Amino acid sequence: MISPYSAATMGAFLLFSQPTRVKSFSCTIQSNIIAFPSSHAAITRARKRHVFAASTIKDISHPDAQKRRFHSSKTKDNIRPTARFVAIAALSSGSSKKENVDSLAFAARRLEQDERYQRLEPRDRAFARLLVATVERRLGQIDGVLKRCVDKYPPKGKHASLLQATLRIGVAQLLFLNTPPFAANHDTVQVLRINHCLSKNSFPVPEPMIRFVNGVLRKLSTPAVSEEAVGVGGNEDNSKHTTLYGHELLKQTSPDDNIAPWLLERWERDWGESRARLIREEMMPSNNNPVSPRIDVTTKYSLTSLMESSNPNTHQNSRAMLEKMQQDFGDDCILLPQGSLRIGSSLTGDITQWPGYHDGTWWVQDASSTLPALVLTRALSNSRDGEDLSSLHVVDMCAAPGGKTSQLLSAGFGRVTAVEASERRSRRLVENLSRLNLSERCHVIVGDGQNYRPPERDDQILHGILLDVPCSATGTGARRPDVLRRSSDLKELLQIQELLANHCADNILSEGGILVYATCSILKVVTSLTWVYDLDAKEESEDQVTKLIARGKQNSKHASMTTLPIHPSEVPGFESAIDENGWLRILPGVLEGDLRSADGFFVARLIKEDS
Ligand SMILES: C[S@@+](CC[C@H](N)C(=O)[O-])C[C@H]1O[C@@H](n2cnc3c(N)ncnc32)[C@H](O)[C@@H]1O
Repeated sequence: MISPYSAATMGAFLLFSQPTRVKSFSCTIQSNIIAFPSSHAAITRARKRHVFAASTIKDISHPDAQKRRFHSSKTKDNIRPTARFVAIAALSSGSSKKENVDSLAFAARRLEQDERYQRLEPRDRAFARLLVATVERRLGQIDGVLKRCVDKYPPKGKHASLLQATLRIGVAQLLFLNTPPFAANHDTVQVLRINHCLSKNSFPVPEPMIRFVNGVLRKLSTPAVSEEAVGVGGNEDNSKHTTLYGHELLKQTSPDDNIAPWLLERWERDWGESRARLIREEMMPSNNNPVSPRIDVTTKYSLTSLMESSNPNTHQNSRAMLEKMQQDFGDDCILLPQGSLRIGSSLTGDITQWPGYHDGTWWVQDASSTLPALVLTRALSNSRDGEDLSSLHVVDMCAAPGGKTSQLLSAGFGRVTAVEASERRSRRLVENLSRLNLSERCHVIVGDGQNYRPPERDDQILHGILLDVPCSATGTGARRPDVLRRSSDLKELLQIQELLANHCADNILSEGGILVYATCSILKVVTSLTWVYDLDAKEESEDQVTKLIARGKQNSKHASMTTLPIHPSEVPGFESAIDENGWLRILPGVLEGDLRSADGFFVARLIKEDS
């Protein structure tokens, strides 16, 4: 049954959208395609028509009636931002005509920084986050549906980014979040009416444009006639109309549409068809699977609980503390084999309200991301026969936001120098260390790692370097869908990676010291990994390490680096990810059990030989 409300609104919509009435404009259904209002004249014509349409539908509870009530009953001062408003603001404020897609990468950050978002109730904040995350994750499919429904999508002109964000948020609700169509349409379109009251320097959105967005969302939420719904002889059974027209369009898209084609090709080429499929499924779940809620945290006890300590009490205490935290986080919190805690679905919302946040006992860090600090600590601990690490100095190169620095400090290193190029990110690093009460033994240096040298007066040995280079981050796509849309040009990153690796090996690390090179990339070069001396680094991980080792063999002026293979007992749960070189190569979706969803990562551990 179609409700009286939808019958009335559909009636008004169809009335408004008769193709014969206005040709150049818009909001017309032309073989299921809705056109965007373009010229000023068209808008003026449509305004006139709007008066006609609005008066015709006056008595039938059309949202316009509600809009008029809204305008008469509310003054500018008592209009409050809604979850949908802040989500649309976050998605539209960064978009430029050229960089519509890339700008979405920062939408979640813009949302968190928006004080109108901060003022929302926790439930509304959670909904706003879900809306932004769904658009970010399903962008390719959402735009695919809109392109099939709207002529000349994306919209152009002064309000283009606002209209586009509104359409995307509407489609996300209708097709991925199962929001009832009334709320998805009406409450989303309402944002266009209040936008100028809540946003600085913005003008009212012309009514025809609002009606255009309304028309598109209404069209997508029209019940579709599915095959089963049409009985023998073509008789329709209305009670079986469960899918929307938008769902029919969604079926013409694929979860792969949210991933850049070059990446899909590369995964298949680098890892073969079956592993590429597992990666894709992990990165981009099926249509009816909302945004993955997986969050792993590392605690101050995670790493020490795995270390063979000479003091059995320390070991037991760490283990006991971990188990206590597991209880605090709820029954569905899992202790992962390498010591991370995976938060269950019972703990949601603002993480600053979770148990232990303000005590500084834990930080968010993916399980895979804990491994570089773990294998560095293991190697240095083993070389000292398990004695404590308080006399050792290590450098965390490329340190912010500080997950690995915090691990190294928790492990008990006497001195940790954290080097970070970005001022903004290093402020976050300092804040994080301070919340975790770990600042004391840490020296934070803001600057390019290529210029860092331990102070000359410092005659101490530098025992280890953790080099977590900036990279394509393609292994983190399950949590950061923006990386799945990035460009294939990695030239600059490759250069920085190589320069930093060479500088660490040649100029900073002491002989006998350990260098751990890590990336969260899942790109690899296909050529064989034999020692080819004139190899150019074409990729971020295996290839860079191969080259670093090769240059030392080729020229005695360069540091001579050798692999210190990672042993299965050092990385519980990740044993099968150790490759033939003794390096860790983690691919999302490929490991068994709970670690199946761990981020993609690469970790190689090298030792600097005496010259
Ligand atoms: C992969 S992130 C590091 C994540 C960090 N290790 C952690 O676990 O929290 C790479 C970092 O390197 C920084 N970076 C980029 N180029 C750099 C350079 N030349 N020197 C030092 N840091 C750099 C980036 O700003 C970014 O914060």
